[in-house]
Amino acid sequence: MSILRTSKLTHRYGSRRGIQDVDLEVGPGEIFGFLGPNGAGKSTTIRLLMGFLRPQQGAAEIVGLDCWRQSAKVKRQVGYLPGDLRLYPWLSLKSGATLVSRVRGVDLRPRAEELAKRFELEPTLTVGKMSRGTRQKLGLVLAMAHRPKLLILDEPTSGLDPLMQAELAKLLREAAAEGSTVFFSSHTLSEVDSLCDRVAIIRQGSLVTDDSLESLRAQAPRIVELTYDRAMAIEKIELPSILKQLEVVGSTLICELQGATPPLVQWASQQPLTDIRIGPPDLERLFHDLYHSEEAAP
Ligand SMILES: Nc1ncnc2c1ncn2[C@@H]1O[C@H](COP(=O)(O)OP(=O)(O)OP(=O)(O)O)[C@@H](O)[C@H]1O
Repeated sequence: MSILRTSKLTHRYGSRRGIQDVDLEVGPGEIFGFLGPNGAGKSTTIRLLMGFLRPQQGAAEIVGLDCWRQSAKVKRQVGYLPGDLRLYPWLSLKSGATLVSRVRGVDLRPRAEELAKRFELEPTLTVGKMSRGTRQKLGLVLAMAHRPKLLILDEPTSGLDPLMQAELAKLLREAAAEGSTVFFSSHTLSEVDSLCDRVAIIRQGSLVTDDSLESLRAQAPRIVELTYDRAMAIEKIELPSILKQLEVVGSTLICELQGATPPLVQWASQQPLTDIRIGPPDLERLFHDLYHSEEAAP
């Protein structure tokens, strides 16, 4: 059973592109990263999931409920942090926890206080006196306090210092281990790399990939350094199609491996090499290529 599913989800803002034909499926307990450059369509997708926008084509479902037609029921199942968080200036952790307890009909104050301690958030400090990062922490506490089935977080680490980012990652892992599903958007590769099971990348309103981190790592290019015997005329070497030459430094050829390692090892065993170094998968480079690939949607 999927917790979140979209099919051919499409929304345009008049003549401006929003998103088109976005198909996503996220299962229970998954931590799913939704990545893309500025203006790619991450917030539009999230607003459609929350029922703030109506799809012009396609549909979005959360726990089997239609995100537009059954939006009130959907909101009960979800903890949501908007990208452009706006909170009342008089709100504090204490008054916010009382408010959400009333709205949800359950006493959420003990859990909110527990989360606030983890984020080092003062209970009575009001929004008007908070720094941007502190407001973000309050938004996160209010989104997470009811232990929702699904957490939808639009750029949750924005404004958080590295220590608090690490604390949030820990909390999200704990939530997933308890059975919650996490769907969060980000610009940052390092945070999806360390946290997510799966990643979708959106570019110019269309998905360009949706895959497990494990499979993306297997596809990512690696830097290979081949050091030849000095007697070898390095410019005469015929490289296999999986190797793209980047530069020559003395008797070392620096290449990018665009394929699997075993054929490289087989080829290299026939070469007059004095040394070979194969680097780790370069996810950064793969993501860069996916962000900018020419085959992606216009
Ligand atoms: N209210 C709006 N009216 C018109 N166009 C909009 C509106 N909101 C978003 N867009 C356009 O839709 C596209 C997707 O925007 P969206 O905010 O979903 O991107 P994003 O991936 O969340 O970007 P960012 O990382 O900068 O927050 C952009 O071209 C944007 O200009």
